[in-house]
Amino acid sequence: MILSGKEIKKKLGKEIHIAPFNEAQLNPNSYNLRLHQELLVYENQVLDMKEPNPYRRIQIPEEGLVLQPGELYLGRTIETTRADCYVPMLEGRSSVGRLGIFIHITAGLGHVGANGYWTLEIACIKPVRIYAGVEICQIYFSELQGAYTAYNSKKYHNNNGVQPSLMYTEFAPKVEHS
Ligand SMILES: Nc1ccn([C@H]2C[C@H](O)[C@@H](COP(=O)(O)OP(=O)(O)OP(=O)(O)O)O2)c(=O)n1
Repeated sequence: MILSGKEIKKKLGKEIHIAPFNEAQLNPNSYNLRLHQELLVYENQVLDMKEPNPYRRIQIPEEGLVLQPGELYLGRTIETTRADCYVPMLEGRSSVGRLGIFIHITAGLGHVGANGYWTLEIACIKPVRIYAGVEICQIYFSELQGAYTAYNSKKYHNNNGVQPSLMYTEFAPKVEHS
């Protein structure tokens, strides 16, 4: 069962935390989240899952930034969210999708109890100018059946900015052979 906008509002400050919260961003069954100005772009053409990939941070200027197809831009929401007892999920907005913009490539699911900014895996079909502060995506909350374990990952939980993939931490450290 997906929570209605009215239910999301009722649970604020209790089981659901959205900061900052603005009632104008509430939808019938979701809440719109805004795009922060900072983006992270990988430096290498070929990425490696097993290694930290070098990246640079860029800011979306006042006049906006033209995204290019074929590039991956990691961004984040302005808002932090946390949901205890509910499964948070991220989805695009129709108006954004109609401009050919993806706000995630594959990761739309959050863990119950996860706290922090959402990472946006931004890509586009056509060159498109984007602006910081726009309502770029929406979060919705689903009921969870059954007992669950506390989420306690060292990767993205309680993040305080845009993070690159930390996939490489899942690989065993390299053994040096002499
Ligand atoms: N677009 C997204 C999707 C998820 N998350 C956050 C909330 C999730 O609770 C957390 C972990 O998501 P996944 O389980 O999909 O990612 P991993 O499996 O890589 O991480 P972990 O090993 O911590 O579960 O990352 C995020 O910030 N932005």
